[in-house]
Amino acid sequence: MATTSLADSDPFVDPVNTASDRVYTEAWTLPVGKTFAMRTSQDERRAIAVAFYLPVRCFDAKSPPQIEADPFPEAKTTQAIPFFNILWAELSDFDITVQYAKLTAKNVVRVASVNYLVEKPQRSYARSWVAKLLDRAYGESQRKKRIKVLINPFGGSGSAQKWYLRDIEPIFAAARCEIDVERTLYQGHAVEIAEKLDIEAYDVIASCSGDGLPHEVFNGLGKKPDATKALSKVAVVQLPCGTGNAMSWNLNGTGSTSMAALCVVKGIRTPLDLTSITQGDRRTLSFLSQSLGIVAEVDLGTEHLRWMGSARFTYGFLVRVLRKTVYPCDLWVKIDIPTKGAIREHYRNELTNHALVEERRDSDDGESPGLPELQYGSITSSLPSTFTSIPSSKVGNFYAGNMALMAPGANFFPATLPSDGHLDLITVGGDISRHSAIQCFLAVEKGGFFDLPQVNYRKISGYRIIPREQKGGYISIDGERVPFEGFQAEVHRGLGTVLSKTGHLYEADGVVPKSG
Ligand SMILES: Nc1ncnc2c1ncn2[C@@H]1O[C@H](COP(=O)(O)OP(=O)(O)OP(=O)(O)O)[C@@H](O)[C@H]1O
Repeated sequence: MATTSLADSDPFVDPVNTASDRVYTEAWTLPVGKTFAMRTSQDERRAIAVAFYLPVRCFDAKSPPQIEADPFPEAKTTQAIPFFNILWAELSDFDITVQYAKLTAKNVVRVASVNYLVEKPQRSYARSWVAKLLDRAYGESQRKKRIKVLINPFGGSGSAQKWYLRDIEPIFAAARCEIDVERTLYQGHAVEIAEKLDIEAYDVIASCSGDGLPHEVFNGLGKKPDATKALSKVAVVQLPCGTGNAMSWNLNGTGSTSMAALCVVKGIRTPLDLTSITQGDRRTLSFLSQSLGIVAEVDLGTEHLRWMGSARFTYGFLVRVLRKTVYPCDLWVKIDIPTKGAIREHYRNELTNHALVEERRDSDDGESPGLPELQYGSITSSLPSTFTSIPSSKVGNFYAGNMALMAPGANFFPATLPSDGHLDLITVGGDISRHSAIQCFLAVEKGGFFDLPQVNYRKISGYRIIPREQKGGYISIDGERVPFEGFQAEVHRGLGTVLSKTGHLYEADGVVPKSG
């Protein structure tokens, strides 16, 4: 963690505006070489690092500005590097080197560097210039993260290892991260690795995989005797090497491996709600979603149609809609926010909630060092009195989400927030007209799904669901198939930890504009 005034102050206030910085920034140009200078923007915008630029004046007019919004338009030879992209800077005996992630193609960044001689009289000033640059480049994000990297050798159709070496490792290395790489050897291996992990030795567990490995990592940390501490200490992140990569899309806004690596380097620790699922005598943690009905069936029940690519989802959906399939069940829910209007208001309030990390978690009483006790009991306990019965004899889709995007472009849960202590629950009747069902399907990608009258949307913190009148079927927890039998869910506010760009929001369109 940076030890400067920046780390101590409100991260959303530009440190340039603080009194102690003002003197410094007036002299915020570092002469390098004979005829040019490096200087930072005094553009006083909000402190999330993406907004700032380190312009490097250079002789080479052939080197074009890297971004369109050049904050120094008057200087045609200026090369502007976003602060967010600065990986490291250091002063050696004679020169100063700045390494950064350079955009080399749409959605691809590669490590590049600029290097200049520093004259002897400038050295002491250059030293503080480098320190200041790193403060601005990292903000409240931890530097030199210690990362346990897990690679699913089958991820990305067998390309995960290659993508790691080409796209990810050089960025971590340039950012001076400590890296320890391990390949997963069998299903469930990531659970074991996380369970045995020395949590004092790592800050992050990064999975080069789809969403399956992060699910295993949360559950491995959850098996530790000091699970609550482990889940709050070690951040779980994804380097997208699967097909859906929901975790990376929600937290980094990208499915690109190299850009996700940069986001991990610059990521801000963010508490994440986790949900305990009890089924039979098992308790597992879910970080992404639970579904029963058309989404689960289309996801898990069309494996034999993989040859169709993503068209299998459209095909599977249309077949079930045309048949007006219903999935009868008994459903009881702990409803926290019942209406779309109130949900919108809740979301609007959260946009400006910059509470500290530890204030975004349920308090840890220290008495149960393992997973938190279940306040609603398990699926085998008597039904909690705070649960309300919801008629569900004709449900077509039961879908509970903890993140907004379930895949790129599939913003099912636009009102989700990482640590508001709620799951978002969607229920849609299976007996609605075919036209209404297709309207739902199209609205997920085009936007407007949340507002459709046939979509019931609630914020909840627990539920019990028991399928009935069905011989078999599909239940999906974070995209993994579990037995087709009743289960109970309970949300734990901020139990897990991830890295995100903002520290409190997902990178998806919400239910009110984020600027408003
Ligand atoms: N070496 C291995 N052999 C077999 N299975 C493995 C191995 N390593 C990991 N797995 C399993 O692969 C599964 C899929 O993991 P991953 O996170 O890559 O994907 P996914 O979410 O299923 O992927 P996709 O997004 O492509 O559908 C997990 O259940 C994991 O346990």
